[in-house]
Amino acid sequence: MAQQDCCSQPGLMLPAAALEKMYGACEPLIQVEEVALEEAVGRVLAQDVCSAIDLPGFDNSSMDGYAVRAAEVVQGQPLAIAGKAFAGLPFDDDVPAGACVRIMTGAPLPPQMDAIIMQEEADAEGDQVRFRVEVEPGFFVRHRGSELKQGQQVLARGTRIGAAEIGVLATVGHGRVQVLKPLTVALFSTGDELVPPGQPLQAGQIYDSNRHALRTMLQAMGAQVIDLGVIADDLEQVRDAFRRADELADVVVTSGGVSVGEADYIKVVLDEMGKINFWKLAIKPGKPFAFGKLPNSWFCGLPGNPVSSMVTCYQLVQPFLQHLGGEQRQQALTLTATLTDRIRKKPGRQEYQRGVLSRDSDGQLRVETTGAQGSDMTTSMSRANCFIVLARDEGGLEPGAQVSVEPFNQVLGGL
Ligand SMILES: Nc1nc2c(c(=O)[nH]1)N[C@H]1C(S)=C(S)[C@@H](COP(=O)(O)OP(=O)(O)OC[C@H]3O[C@@H](n4cnc5c(N)ncnc54)[C@H](O)[C@@H]3O)O[C@H]1N2
Ligand code: MOO
Repeated sequence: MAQQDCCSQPGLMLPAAALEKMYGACEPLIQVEEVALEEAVGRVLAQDVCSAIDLPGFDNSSMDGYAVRAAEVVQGQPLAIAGKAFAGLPFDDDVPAGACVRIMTGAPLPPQMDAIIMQEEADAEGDQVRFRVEVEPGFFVRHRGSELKQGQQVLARGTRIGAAEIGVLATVGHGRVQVLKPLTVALFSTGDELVPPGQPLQAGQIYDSNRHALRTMLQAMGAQVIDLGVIADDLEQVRDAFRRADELADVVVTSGGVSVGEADYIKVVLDEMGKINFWKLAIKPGKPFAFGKLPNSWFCGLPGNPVSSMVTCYQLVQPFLQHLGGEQRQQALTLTATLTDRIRKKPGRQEYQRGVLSRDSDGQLRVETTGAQGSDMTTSMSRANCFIVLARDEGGLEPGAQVSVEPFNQVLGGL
């Protein structure tokens, strides 16, 4: 039997079970507002969106060329050119038998015409054209309603609006859109040793990196972040910070002070002010993650170790915010890849080791760790493009093992 992880504790929940608890604890906070399309990117749809029009709205050409009656086309035989059709400038006249219409991409198909011949297959001379091919009805015609019919749903409530969704909304003619109001998240770091980046360090001090990384991750989720700065390891100051945060925000996120040290006041204040749902998970890094309820808000207490705070933000806080904010969450994509280096692990906690996923010369997925996996090593996150997810009961692994890999999402600058 492999030696157990020093920090594992029997009975601790896995991240998936913790998330179920977090989802089950709260109903989504749904508040709707309407914004112009220009302001909708990054927001979450509050409505199902149906198309008020067929798409395409009319039969049209997908090529520059000639609109013809397919049955009239004989290779090498001339057809008269009856006129020209442009996108936005249709040719609506009757086309005499034995004639065709010069047509541009996107132009409505003239009446009685049923196919398009690309101009590369045509030889025009004066007001006549000969074709080097024969065609069947429908060639290069985009038919009305072939993408979708009027009334059909194009986007679902809860969808985060990115460039593709903006394109769809514009395509179906929405100049304004109903979106969910963003969640407000209050954020602070705790620790006497923390100094804002840009200032000189005294002995024993370190820079407060977590607040900056976490603020970035939360903002990238669309949350409105209220940054309350660094709070000293002092019971009264931690208390005051919690009071302010709880007044201002839907969710309070803290960094540090959640383990068992003598200056870890978060638990003391949470016991006074609120209710702890759970504290500590079978996860590495991030074991001391805490979740609970304050009088007006939800509380996520992240461990102070920088990688632990980012991993728990990614795996727990971000999905929780999506649930609370009414956003549809896509299941994280997991892939199987061949491990190319050795992994050290003891059974006891589900681990999220940082990895670099790539393809070998045969196109097979392979992954290597970013090297040492200390919870304090922020560069292990910046050098990675994925998590290597290792099950709780698993031990170390040798090169060649098949491992489960979770590519980073866009919030972490994913693949
Ligand atoms: N006796 C035990 N000690 C520890 C345990 C344990 O179970 N028993 N758990 C360890 C684990 S796992 C973690 S993770 C950390 C979490 O501790 P805290 O959340 O209480 O965090 P701190 O003690 O405040 O700090 C830990 C570490 O991270 C640095 N830090 C803190 N805040 C920041 C920040 N904003 N930016 C950059 N770095 C930060 C801090 O200086 C410490 O080095 O506890 C273990 N200990
Ligand atoms: O879980 Mo701690 O997060 O190992 O460093």
